[in-house]
Order: sequence, then C-alpha cells, then structure tokens
Amino acid sequence: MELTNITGLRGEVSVPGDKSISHRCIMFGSIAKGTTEIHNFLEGADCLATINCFRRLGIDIVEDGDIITVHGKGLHGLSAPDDILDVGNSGTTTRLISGILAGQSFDCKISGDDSLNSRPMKRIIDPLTRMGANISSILRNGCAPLYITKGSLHGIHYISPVASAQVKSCILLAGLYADGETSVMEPSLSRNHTELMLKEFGADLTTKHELDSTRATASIRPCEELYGQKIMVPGDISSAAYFIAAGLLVPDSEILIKNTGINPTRAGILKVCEDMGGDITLLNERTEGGEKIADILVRSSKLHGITIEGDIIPTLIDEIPVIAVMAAVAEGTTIIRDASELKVKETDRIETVTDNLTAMGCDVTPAFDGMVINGGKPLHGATIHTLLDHRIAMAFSIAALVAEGNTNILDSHCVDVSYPTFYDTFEQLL
Ligand SMILES: O=C(O)C1=C[C@@H](OP(=O)(O)O)[C@@H](O)[C@H](O)C1
Ligand SMILES: C=C(OP(=O)(O)O)C(=O)O
Repeated sequence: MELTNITGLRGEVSVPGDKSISHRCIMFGSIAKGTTEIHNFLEGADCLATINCFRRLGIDIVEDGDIITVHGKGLHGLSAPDDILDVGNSGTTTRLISGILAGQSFDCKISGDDSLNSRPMKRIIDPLTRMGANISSILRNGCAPLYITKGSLHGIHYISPVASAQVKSCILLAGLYADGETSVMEPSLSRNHTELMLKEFGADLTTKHELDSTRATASIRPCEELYGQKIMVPGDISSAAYFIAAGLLVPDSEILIKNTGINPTRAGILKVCEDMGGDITLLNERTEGGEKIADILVRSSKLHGITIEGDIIPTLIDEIPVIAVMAAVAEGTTIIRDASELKVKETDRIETVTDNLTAMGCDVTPAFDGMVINGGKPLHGATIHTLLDHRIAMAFSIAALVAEGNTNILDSHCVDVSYPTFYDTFEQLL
C-alpha cells in the first residue's frame, strides 16, 4: 500500500466490532445452553479463526447477514475435533480456548502461524497445570503447538506475574470446570470483558478491587450451565485509535467515530490523547451489556510529549504503536515504560515500532520495556516493514499521512487480522 501526506480528514465513521468481545461471544455462546445472537461481530481473521475452532468442536455457528447465531451445547457439549485446531495469528483464541479445552474429556492439538507459534504459552501452561490440567508444548519450547488431554481440574488462587486478560480469562474459563472456587489476582487490572460477559451469561463470578491500587482479583465458582445471550458488540477502541490519531495529527481534520467501546480497562488511549493536548470529546455516552460506549469527536491538535507508565499500560497495550506515531509528531519527549509485554505480541513491537519510526526520520531509542521518542522532527516517507503485524501496518499508515513524500507499507493486507475494512474507512474521510 502506497500512501502520502494529506490534510483535512473530515466526516463520520464507524469502526468494526470489538475483537476481544467478538472472540468471547463465540466462545461463551458455544459453551452456553441455547442460542447466542451476535450483532456487529468483527469479521477479522482472528475472530474467524475462533469461529472455525468451535465449528470443529461440533458447534453450529450460522452467519446470516449482520447476525451470527451460535447454537450452544452447554458446558459439556463440545465434541472431539477431527483435526488440529488452527488458531491462525490469534493469541486470544489460543489462550482462551486452552482454558475451555483443559476442562473437556477429549484430546486435542492447537497450532497457529509462525508468529503465533513463537509466542509464550508457559504463562497459561503453568497455572492450568497447577489446576490439574494436562497441557503441554509439543516442541517443549513453551510455545504452541499445544497438546491438551483429559485432566481433572481443581480451583486455585493464582497470583499472575503479568497483567494479561488472556491469562486471566484462560484460568477463569478453566475454573468453570473446576471442583471449587478459582481466582486470579493480577498486578494491574487488564481488560475485563470476560468478567462482564461471563456474568451476563449467568456465571457465578465476582471481582474485588484493592482500595490502594488498581490490582484486582476475579473469582469464579463452577455453575450448572451458562445461558445464551443477545449481544451487540461495540466498535473496537483499538481500531478507533487509528482514526483518533489521524484526526489529531492531520491538519484541518474533524472526525466523529460512532458507537465505540470506552470500557475504562481499554480506554487508556483517551487519557493519553488528553494529556498530550488532544481535542477529544465524548458524546452520547451510554452502557450496553455492561460495556460503556460513546461517540468520539476528534479535532486536529498540537500535541506535546508525556510519560506513559504504570497501571495505564494494560489499558492501551495494543494502541502503543499508534501512540508512538503521535509522540513522533508531538513536540518534546515521550517516554513509554513498563510495557515489556510489547515484545511478545504478533511481533516484538518495541523493535518494529522503533525500527520503522527511525526509517521515517524520528529520533527514537528503544528500551527493554518501552521507548523514548524525541518528537517534533519532520517525518519523511519510507518503506515500512510490518512483518505481517496488523497494528504496525495501521499505525504506520497514519504516520504516512503526516510524512513528507511517499510511504510504502509492505504486506498491508495483514490489517485483515483485526480490521479488514481499514483502508475503506479511510477513504470515507478523504
Ligand atoms: O484478552 C484479549 O482479548 C486481549 C488481551 C491483550 O493481550 P494480553 O492478555 O496478552 O495482554 C491484547 O493485547 C489482545 O489484543 C487481546
Ligand atoms: C496482540 C493482539 O492480539 P492477539 O494477542 O489476540 O494475537 C493484537 O490484536 O494486537
């Protein structure tokens, strides 16, 4: 994809459904009794991988126009797949489905693409093993392919070393099949869609927040059944992030992004934009199915550098590539720290972000847990090596809009993973 600098992005857009919530609707719907009707499901490759996995596990999932219907078979209704489960590029699919499969009475194997099969799975293998699951890394390298066989699960109290919603969700889902209470404490609160949605499906789940910090413990008790729901998936704030950044950075812009999820455990980017001096207004705020939603109005702004660290990091982890692009344009220094999780995403995002920003003329230094960006130097067009990471392709498509000359985004089709219509949305604003 070849892009160049522009001015005046104006108009109203809607971004596709939230990726995290879309995965969960399919998974929870499959192990619930009755039907789950999903509106505004994200048709990205990652969520389609989740649908395919549950079809292989014997669940009938019907797509009819904008509505997806999952014919759930209850907590014990999945059946043995006839082949290896292909999770593609999706860490969320891998880690959450492992929690469910640990509680089944059949064997199965899970594998994905090269990127997925190099991401750490010990973080779920260890707690699941403590629960009595039989799960192993087939190549004994702590990564997928994974092999899961019948185990007998008991509840544990797990103190997670990482603030990861995928780890938390994996353990809570296994907890549905355990013989007692299972709880997960994490160092900072990660996205809480699993907790909110499982409660809607009828799970016996509670969350306790500590008064002096953002630490929280989620606890689940086994229940008889979950029950199918009707779900309207909000727009994905991680996808909206690119248009928020475009609206702030491209001169003479005004963009309204409709129906976007602003769950506080996901919306750290809004605070960062505000702290950097961005002109952002939330309109029409409301709550649906426990999830907060709003329309986001963004106008061109002069940004300045800030420090981004600590408990806010999990609430914006997937947005750091595009935040780094904003920081490259902002006046002054932006420091991003406490974000070593970036190294274990689809690519090492500390490296892919800093290498590509450097190629565009930015003064940026990588660190072991983040980066330091001395912003304000004019960016110039470059060849962007996405390494097939969808977030890198989209973040640097925004950088291209404010860089002098042409930018070539290599393998830009990888946006299909989370936002297949990304470049179409873009066109609507020209
Ligand atoms: O639970 C989820 O839906 C996700 C959790 C995050 O990963 P971690 O749990 O590894 O932080 C995030 O990066 C990913 O895109 C989606
Ligand atoms: C990290 C991401 O997703 P996953 O972990 O599900 O592959 C992402 O979408 O940026």
